[in-house]
This record gives sequence, C-alpha cells and structure tokens, in this order.
Amino acid sequence: MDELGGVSGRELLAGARRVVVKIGSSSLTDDAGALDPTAVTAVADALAACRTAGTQVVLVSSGAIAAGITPLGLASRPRDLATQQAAAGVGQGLLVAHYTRAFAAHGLTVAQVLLTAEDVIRRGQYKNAQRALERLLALGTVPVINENDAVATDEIRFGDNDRLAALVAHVVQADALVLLTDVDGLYDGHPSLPTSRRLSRVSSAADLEGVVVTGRGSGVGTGGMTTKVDAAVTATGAGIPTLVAGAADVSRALTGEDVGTWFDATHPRPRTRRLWLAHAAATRGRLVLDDGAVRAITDGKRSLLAAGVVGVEGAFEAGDPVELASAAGVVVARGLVAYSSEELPERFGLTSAQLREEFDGRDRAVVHRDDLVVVARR
Ligand SMILES: Nc1ncnc2c1ncn2[C@@H]1O[C@H](COP(=O)(O)OP(=O)(O)O)[C@@H](O)[C@H]1O
Ligand SMILES: N[C@@H](CCC(=O)OP(=O)(O)O)C(=O)O
Repeated sequence: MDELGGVSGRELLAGARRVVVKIGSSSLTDDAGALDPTAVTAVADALAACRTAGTQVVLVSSGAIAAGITPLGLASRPRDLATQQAAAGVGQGLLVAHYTRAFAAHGLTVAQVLLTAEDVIRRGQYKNAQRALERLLALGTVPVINENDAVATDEIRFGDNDRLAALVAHVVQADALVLLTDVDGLYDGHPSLPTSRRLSRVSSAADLEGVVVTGRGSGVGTGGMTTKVDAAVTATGAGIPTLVAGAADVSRALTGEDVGTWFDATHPRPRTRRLWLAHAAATRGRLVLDDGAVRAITDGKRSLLAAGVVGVEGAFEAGDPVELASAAGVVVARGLVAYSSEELPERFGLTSAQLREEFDGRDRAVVHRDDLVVVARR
C-alpha cells in the first residue's frame, strides 16, 4: 500500500482494469524447442480467469518461429532471418489456432494482431494501432499480438517481444505489464548459480546496482533477462508497473501473490503523445542547440526558438520527430519539429521579431513545448 492507502504493489493486479501479459518462446516450447500446446492452454486458462474477474487482457505471445519448426521438418530453431521468417509464416497461424481453441473453451474470442516496429514508432500508425486495439477490447475480444516476423527485416525488427510488450502497454494504457518467462523472476546473479537470489521488488534504478543480468537466454528465447529489464524500465518510466514472473506461476501472478519481481512505476503517467515521443518515436534528424536554448527547454520548460538553434543534422520534414542536442552532442530532448531540414538553416539565430520581418509575419517556434519531451538533464 502507498501512504495514501492506494494499492501500489503487485496486489493491484487483482483489481486491474487492463493488463498486458507477454509470454516468451521459452515458456511455450518443449525440450526440442517445438511448440508445446499444453503450455498455450495453461496461459489461456489463466488469462480467461482474469477476464472473468473483470480485467481486460492483451496477450503478447512469442512462439511463431518455434511453432514452425516441426511442420517444416527443421531440427532446431533456425538462426538465419529468411528461415526464421518462413518458420514464423507457418507457425503464427498454428499458434493462433491453439489460442483460438483454448480461449473458445471459456467462451472468449481471440483477435490476432501482428505489428511491425513501424506500427509503434510512426505516430500515424501508433494512433491506428491504438484505435484498433481499443475497439477489439471494447468488443470483448482477447487480442493476441506478435511481431509480424514473416516480413520484419533485421534492421527494423524488435527480435525479442519484451520491448514490443512495453510499447503495447503504452499504446493501450495498461495498468500493469506482466512478462512471463522460464525463470521465476529477476535474480541478483545468473539463476543457475546457487548463490543467486530472487529480487522481490525493484523500486528504483538503485535496486538494480550490482545485479548481474545477461542477454543470454534459454536457447529458444531472444534477449534473455536484459531485454526484460529494459522493457520494465521503459514501462515503469511511463507509469506502468511491471512484474517479471515464471509462466508456471501465471495464475498466482495475476491475482497479486508474492511471486516474481515487481518493478514499481518510477514516473507518473504522461500523455500518450509524450510517451510516444520519449520511448517509441524513430527520430529523423537532430537539431544542435546553444547553451541558452538547452537551459530554456530543460530547466525553463520553454519552446525551442530559432534563436537558439546552431545546427541541423539529417534530412527531415516539418512534423517529423527529431533529437535536440547540446553542442557537446548530448541528446537532451526529443520533439516534433515545425520546419523541414531545408527550411531551418536560414532561420538559425533569428529572434521572433526578425523571423516575422523576414518570413511574412510567421514566427512559430522550431519545437513547441507541447511537442517536446526532455529525456536528459544537462
Ligand atoms: N539475473 C538474471 N535473473 C534471471 N534470469 C536471468 C538472469 N540473467 C540471465 N537470465 C536468463 O534469462 C532467461 C530468460 O530469457 P529468454 O530465454 O529470452 O526468455 P523468453 O523466451 O521468456 O523471452 C532465463 O532462462 C535465464 O537463464
Ligand atoms: N516473434 C518471435 C519471438 C522471438 C522471441 O524469441 O522472443 P522471446 O521469446 O520473447 O524472447 C516469435 O514469435 O517466434
């Protein structure tokens, strides 16, 4: 409980309005790395109970590549992109067929949603994904999300689903994010070492000091614990508390029992536009600011004016997301720029009065403060 008497720990899961649950490949596969249908049924049963208790659920499920292994006659999980794409093309349909059957046993309808990174990093597509998911939830379905692996390329793919799940939690404004995996939480050292202990709660970055987390996962999963901690940092920084727990404990996790590692929200929940700008937007270029402008936007919470811009890098259009950096190259903010990279240089250093004089009375800010989010202090 927090000091106001509100529920702030893992017990809030029991009465949550909406949760995003992610399950990794390692929890859905057998020893040979192929899909284990009983694992799919187990998670569907637990989520159906959660729905019956009044919580809306969005499931982010890995397992498409694993589900393609047996039908394609492969000996193990493919390593190259083309065969992973092919395996996912075969496996995704089979995976969702298992979910459809398992949720139907509880009278629930499943909706498959396949996202690419572009769907959450471009603002128009982010809003589009948001609208679709809201409608699917309003209609009572259980959205089952995965990356669109069959067409994802190495350059743009998430690869692991942990970061995708954190961004989906933003998109649907979830009360909490639950990351289910094959280990029962975050340990202070590798869980295979007898000296390692599970952390029950992480309240701030200080609690992670000295914790040894590796990207080496279970063999079938991608990213290991590193991508889960990164996802927890992204979600909690946006006001969404996160639980990392063992898939075997899913029912206990969703009813708020003391399982897994609970990451407290570290920041209040910002407006969606700022969330997207801070965590999801792919920037198209960079503005270089003088010291006065850096101070004005970070400490003064002011708009960025042309007078403080001394350089521009990259090619972008008006309205694109850009980084705002100090002359020393430290990125201090992200924002939506009001001018293209071609229009900007002739405005460098001009005051509002000079802008009005030279540009037909138009003196709009380079980045309005409503379109700006500070990501680092000087
Ligand atoms: N400090 C740690 N605490 C817990 N697990 C860890 C830690 N460091 C590395 N791991 C590994 O991370 C693995 C989970 O990651 P991964 O295989 O990618 O799972 P998933 O398929 O669920 O995404 C665990 O099996 C564990 O071996
Ligand atoms: N999108 C891929 C997930 C890749 C993966 O292994 O992710 P994870 O198990 O969450 O680390 C799939 O469905 O196979």
